[in-house]
Amino acid sequence: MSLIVRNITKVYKDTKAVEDVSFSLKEGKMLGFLGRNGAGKTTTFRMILGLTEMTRGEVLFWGEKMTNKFNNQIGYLPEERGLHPKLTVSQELFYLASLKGMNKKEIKKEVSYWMKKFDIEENINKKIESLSKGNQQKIQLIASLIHKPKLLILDEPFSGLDPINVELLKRAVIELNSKGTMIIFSSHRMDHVEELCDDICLINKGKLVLNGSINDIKKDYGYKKVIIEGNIDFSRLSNVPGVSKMETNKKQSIFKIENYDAAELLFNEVKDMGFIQRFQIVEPSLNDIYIDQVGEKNE
Ligand SMILES: Nc1ncnc2c1ncn2[C@@H]1O[C@H](COP(=O)(O)OP(=O)(O)OP(=O)(O)O)[C@@H](O)[C@H]1O
Repeated sequence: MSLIVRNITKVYKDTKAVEDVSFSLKEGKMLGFLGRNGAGKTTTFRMILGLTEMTRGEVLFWGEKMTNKFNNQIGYLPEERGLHPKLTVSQELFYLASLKGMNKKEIKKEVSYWMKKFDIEENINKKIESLSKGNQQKIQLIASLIHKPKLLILDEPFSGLDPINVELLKRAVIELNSKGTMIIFSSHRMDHVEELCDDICLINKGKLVLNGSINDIKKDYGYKKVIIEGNIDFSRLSNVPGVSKMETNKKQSIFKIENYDAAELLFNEVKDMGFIQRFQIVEPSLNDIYIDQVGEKNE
């Protein structure tokens, strides 16, 4: 494993912000780090990066204890954006990239590559404060990845962006990942996580509640869903043993089933009810699992 996080814990005076969180990540993998507001995501990131001192635990980077000697191999897009408003884009990026050990020639090449890729070339000599929020976010993302880090941590990278820009940034993240960069990113958008990530960590009140590959988690989760479509009132189906109602909208009824026996019982009931357009067994979505694990009932 290229990144190993073992039992990291942060206790503030009267708050256990993060407790015994462990996970690992291989080169070229992308990990979604999920949890509600205040769950401990940012604190975990900051401990991995050495910006917040751990109460206990350890972080190994390619087998070595993580220290600031790996600074140039790590990129971080913090949730709190922090660019210098009075600098121009060019000045800001040259400054931040030089802190990551890059020389002027490399910086020039990479700045021009990423400014073009993010469709903001015309802003190169503008002051940061004059850019829109979305464009400032693009600049900060460039600053976090310009040195081709081996590990990139992105805290809510797509928040506040319009759908076109989300796609643009997603493509950049995918490109970097395919070239070997390990990426950890937090997002409240489960569809983004499902689309981009191999693995997830889900934390709740500082504790890890799920960790593993998204495919395995979904496959092995305690229930499946059945989607039924047809012009019939299906509400009585929730009386079938092993079946409970999840949601009904104009188009479809969705039921939770405990196992395939329940699906068979359900199907036998449905086929006598009239014409249906759809009867499909699907795995729970990441959003279903998230709500199940950290929703209200866990308060
Ligand atoms: N410097 C600090 N002093 C005391 N408590 C802190 C400090 N930093 C964070 N906390 C507490 O630790 C917990 C975890 O906070 P953290 O910022 O890591 O959550 P988060 O998952 O990143 O939340 P969000 O999604 O809202 O950004 C919270 O209860 C927070 O109030």
